[in-house]
Amino acid sequence: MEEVLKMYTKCVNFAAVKHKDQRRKDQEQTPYINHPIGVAYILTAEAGISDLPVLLASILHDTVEDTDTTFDEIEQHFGSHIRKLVEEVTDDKTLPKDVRKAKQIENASKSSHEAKLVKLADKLYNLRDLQRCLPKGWTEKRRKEYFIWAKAVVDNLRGTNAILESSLDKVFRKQHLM
Ligand SMILES: Nc1nc2c(ncn2[C@@H]2O[C@H](COP(=O)(O)OP(=O)(O)O)[C@@H](OP(=O)(O)OP(=O)(O)O)[C@H]2O)c(=O)[nH]1
Repeated sequence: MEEVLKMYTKCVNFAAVKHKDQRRKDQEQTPYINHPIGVAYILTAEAGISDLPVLLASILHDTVEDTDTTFDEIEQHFGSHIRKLVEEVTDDKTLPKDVRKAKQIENASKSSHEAKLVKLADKLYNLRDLQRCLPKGWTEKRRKEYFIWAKAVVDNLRGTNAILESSLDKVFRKQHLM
C-alpha cells in the first residue's frame, strides 16, 4: 500500500510540474492539472477503479501531448507498461486536426481495456466541462460538433465500463444525441 501511495503521489507531482504553466480554456483559466486529477477522480470515486496503472495513465494522459514530456521520460519514471498506456491515449499533434480527430474514432475500439477506461473518463470530464461553460474562443457550433465527435469516439469504446458509459449517456441525452 505504501509503495502504491508513493508511486501515485510521485505521478501527481510529476504531472503538476509538467503542466505548471498551462491553464484550461475556461473563463476562470483553471490550472490545467485540475483536468488530469479530475479524470483520475472520476475513475476512483465514480467508476470504483483502483487499478494503479489505469490511475497513473489518467494522471499522465496529457503530459506528452501538451508539454515537453517524452515517452522515454515516462518509461524512466513509471516503467514500460505505463509508457505503453500513455502512448495509447496520446494524440499525434503533428497531424492535422481533422486527421487526429478521425484517428481517435478509428483507434478507440483497438485500445487496451486500461486505455479505454482512461479515454472514457477523459471524455466524461471534458463533456461535463463543456456543459458547464463554453471554452474561450469557442462558438456554440464548435461545442455542438465536439459533442457529436465525442459520442462517435465513445460509441467505439462501449462495453468497457457500465458506470462511465451510463454517465456519458446522461450527457448525450441532455444534448439530444440519444
Ligand atoms: N471542455 C473543455 N476542454 C478544454 C478546456 N481547456 C482545455 N480543454 C481541452 O481542449 C481539448 C478539446 O479541444 P479541441 O479544440 O477539440 O482539441 P485540440 O485542443 O486538441 O485541438 C481537449 O483536449 P484533448 O486532449 O484534445 O482531448 P480530446 O478532445 O482529444 O478528448 C480538452 O482537454 C476547457 O476549459 N473545457
